Amino acid sequence: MHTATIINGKEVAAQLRRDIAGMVRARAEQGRMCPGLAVILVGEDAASKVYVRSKIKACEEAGFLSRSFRLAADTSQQVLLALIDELNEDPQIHGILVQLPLPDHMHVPAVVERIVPAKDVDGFHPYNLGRLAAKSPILRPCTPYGCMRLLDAYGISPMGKNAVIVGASNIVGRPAALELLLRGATVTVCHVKTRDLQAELARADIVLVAIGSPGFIKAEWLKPGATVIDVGINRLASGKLVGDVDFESARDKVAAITPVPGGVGPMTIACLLQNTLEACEALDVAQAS
Ligand SMILES: Nc1nc2c(c(=O)[nH]1)N[C@@H](CN(C=O)c1ccc(C(=O)N[C@@H](CCC(=O)O)C(=O)O)cc1)CN2
Ligand SMILES: [Mg+2]
Repeated sequence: MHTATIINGKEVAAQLRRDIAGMVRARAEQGRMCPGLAVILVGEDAASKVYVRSKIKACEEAGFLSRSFRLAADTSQQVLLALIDELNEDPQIHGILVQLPLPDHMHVPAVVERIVPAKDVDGFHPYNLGRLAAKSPILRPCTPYGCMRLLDAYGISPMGKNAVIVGASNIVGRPAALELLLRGATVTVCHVKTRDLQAELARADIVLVAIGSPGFIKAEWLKPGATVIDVGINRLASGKLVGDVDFESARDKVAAITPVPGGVGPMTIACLLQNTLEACEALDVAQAS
């Protein structure tokens, strides 16, 4: 029976984090600053708390300075913007991250756009998205960037391939389209208004799914030999975490697939560290000149 290569994001992320820690140690030996990340969490979203804790732990393990800010769910947007203004000016902080989702009374674009682009380690600021769209990325959204690094790690080139993205979110689908286009794929982005998703998937060599619907993508919709990147993280009533793709049936049909957990998720955090290190290096150079 054919069975797919399981793309081990945990392992690839761990190696990237070790490499980053090595670079931070080398910086320290040269008397250069360690990268500093500020993480802001507004409210009590349970999953967000887990992700923020993982990010802070990853910072500590890589030798970064991390500062964490917990704001109550009813904090005004003005207070959040004032905190961002302070961090924008703080020379020890090279990366500022506001964990999403934000409470409903906040306007996400206004918050994201308050972060100076040089410290926007989530890569969500229109300046950084624009740089990616214009083929000269600087800080890139962590999850799509992590997906590309997974493809690289497994020698899977998007060049000339049909890539179909399912889900057009600002965090994943849209920037993933730009990443795949940059790597030479022919890109289709599907979303809730797409008329015939199955027809699009039938010719997809690379499928990247980020919709937040457990097991939505069925094995019979996939092209034999495709590569499947599953960004979905869905917790079932049983407590089990599953992706947006029906993994158990898909693995018998495709060439390679990311598992959930242990696929894309760990890469998001490793790429956040990578971006923070790059932001630190760029700010260092800017200060020296
Ligand atoms: N400001 C941001 N907010 C959000 C982002 C983001 O990149 N920036 N992405 C997601 C959540 N996210 C990081 O914040 C994230 C999600 C999942 C994982 C992860 O490691 N998942 C593990 C499973 C973890 C578990 O047991 O729950 C896996 O897939 O193996 C890391 C980060 C939304 N918000
Ligand atoms: Mg995963």
